[in-house]
Amino acid sequence: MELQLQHLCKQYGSKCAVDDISVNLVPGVYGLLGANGAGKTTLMRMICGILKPTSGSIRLNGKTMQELGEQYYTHLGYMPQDFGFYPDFTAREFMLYMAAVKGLSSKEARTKTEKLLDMVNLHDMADKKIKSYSGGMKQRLGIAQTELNDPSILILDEPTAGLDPKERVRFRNIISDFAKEKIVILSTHIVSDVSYIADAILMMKQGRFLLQEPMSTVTDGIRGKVWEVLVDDRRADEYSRRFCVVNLHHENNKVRLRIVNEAAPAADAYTVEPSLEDLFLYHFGEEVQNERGGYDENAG
Ligand SMILES: Nc1ncnc2c1ncn2[C@@H]1O[C@H](COP(=O)(O)OP(=O)(O)OP(=O)(O)O)[C@@H](O)[C@H]1O
Repeated sequence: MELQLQHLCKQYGSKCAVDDISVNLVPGVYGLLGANGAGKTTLMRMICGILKPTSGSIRLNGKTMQELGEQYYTHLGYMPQDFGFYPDFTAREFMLYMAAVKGLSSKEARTKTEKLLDMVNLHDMADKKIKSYSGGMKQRLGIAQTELNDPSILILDEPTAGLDPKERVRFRNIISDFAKEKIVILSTHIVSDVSYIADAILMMKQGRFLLQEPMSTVTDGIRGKVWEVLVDDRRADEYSRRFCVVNLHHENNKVRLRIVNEAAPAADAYTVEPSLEDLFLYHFGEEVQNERGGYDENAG
């Protein structure tokens, strides 16, 4: 199976939200990373056929979405950012309803509903109204409904946003279970969510792919640019203003800083093995730091 995006663009008035994206996707989990407004949701909505591209094409196994028509949608499972649950439905009613929307027979709907509620560990709560569910339970129900039609392409837009760490781990495991032999695209701001389960990383900035890399080699480009240095409080403050500090750890009276920078931030700094989070901050540090109060980009 192959999903090909070819020169995909989406223009909102004068704003180019997705700008000439091309990629061939084969089964595997793709982590779609980017800062706010990078174009992730727009890209996913085009793949799901909710938004029409301004130009470019989407092909599944060589055939365009238009050629495949309704058949294209039978391959898709989609969990949008703000899933519209019906608060007065129970989980079981909701699953049966979604199964009917997706055109399953009532026998198939019942069998699948029970199996999937079991898989996402909601079986005991299946007759409780959704309005009584926690955020994590709703997200588990959201991913369960994507599986009703056995999709071969699974699109998950920020599925772990707002979940506590325990629920995030649980949710990640569910995604791994569901991901077998599928093309899974998972967008998130939470780098650790994809570092555990993604086979490849697609990093987006201002509508374009900065990087498309297998997980095994994704950080190679910043090798030699991630540093640690042990400093006193005064230098720690100064370095936090001047550099992109990824981590800060107090050790006795000193502070160990982890810094992403082209050159050594100090003579006594030493390089360390880069992580996906370092890579994310290497590309988006400026935006993240601006949200936090900023570092002086020109000072380093
Ligand atoms: N309907 C629209 N009309 C005009 N501009 C839009 C519309 N939808 C999105 N945009 C703009 O397009 C750009 C990409 O938005 P998009 O929601 O795809 O980004 P994103 O990476 O998913 O961001 P987030 O992580 O915040 O959801 C942003 O600048 C956004 O303001």
